Amino acid sequence: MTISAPAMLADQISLFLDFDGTLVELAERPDAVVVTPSLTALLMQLEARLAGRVALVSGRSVAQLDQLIGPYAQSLTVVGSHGAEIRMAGKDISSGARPVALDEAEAAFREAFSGNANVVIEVKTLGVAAHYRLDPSVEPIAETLAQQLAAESGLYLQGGKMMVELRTDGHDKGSGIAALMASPRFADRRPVFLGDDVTDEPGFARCAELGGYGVLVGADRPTAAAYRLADVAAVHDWLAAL
Ligand SMILES: O=P(O)(O)OC[C@H]1O[C@H](O[C@H]2O[C@H](CO)[C@@H](O)[C@H](O)[C@H]2O)[C@H](O)[C@@H](O)[C@@H]1O
Repeated sequence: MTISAPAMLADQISLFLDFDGTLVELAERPDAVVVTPSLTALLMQLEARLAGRVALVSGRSVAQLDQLIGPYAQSLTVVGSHGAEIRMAGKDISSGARPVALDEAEAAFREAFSGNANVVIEVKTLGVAAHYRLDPSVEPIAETLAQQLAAESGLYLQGGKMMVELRTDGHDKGSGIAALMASPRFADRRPVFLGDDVTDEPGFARCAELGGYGVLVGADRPTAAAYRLADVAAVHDWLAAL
């Protein structure tokens, strides 16, 4: 794999951007990430440069991204909840109601980790996650419990970085990107998706199928991405060069 993404003419691409670990540095807790004014300014410039063909594609819910990014987020195109939610031009599309099984999974996580303040339970619109970045020793317990809950409930077990998540099934970042590429705003360009996590792989694969490519952010690993950028700073530099 080539380290570094090719210099692309902005006119030729539709741009899809993962959030955590791609646009913002990872933090110890989900609510501790920082969206700097310079990142907001960069996103605004990109939207103008690409005539609106820019979207965030995140495992977070649209509501979480709104809270972290602030008022500017309302004008952004956002794919949230691993492809289950889409907001474009202020219009929200969500693929279904929150199943009761997510509340039961939340209760099971809380019971299992009630004595451990270093495990963060993150409740999302269409998912629930247990984060163990502050206490990696609980990873085997969290994995086993999540597998059990997924088997019992039919919820999808989503892997991630120092976390396990139960979420609704039937969608992923690839389906979210494909839905946007079918819209007049994004169609007829090469889709390019920048992401760092295993949750981004379906997005990389779908971009390749649609004539574009993925850009893996971080250390090399088996991936469907064709290119790689070293870290968040390299992503910002590449985006600024567009
Ligand atoms: O698809 P993304 O936008 O990359 O979101 C993936 C998950 O990101 C968040 O968790 C990760 O970032 C946290 C903050 O830096 C970090 O503490 C955690 O260890 C990471 O897994 C978010 O909290 C999840 O909901 C997203 O699914």
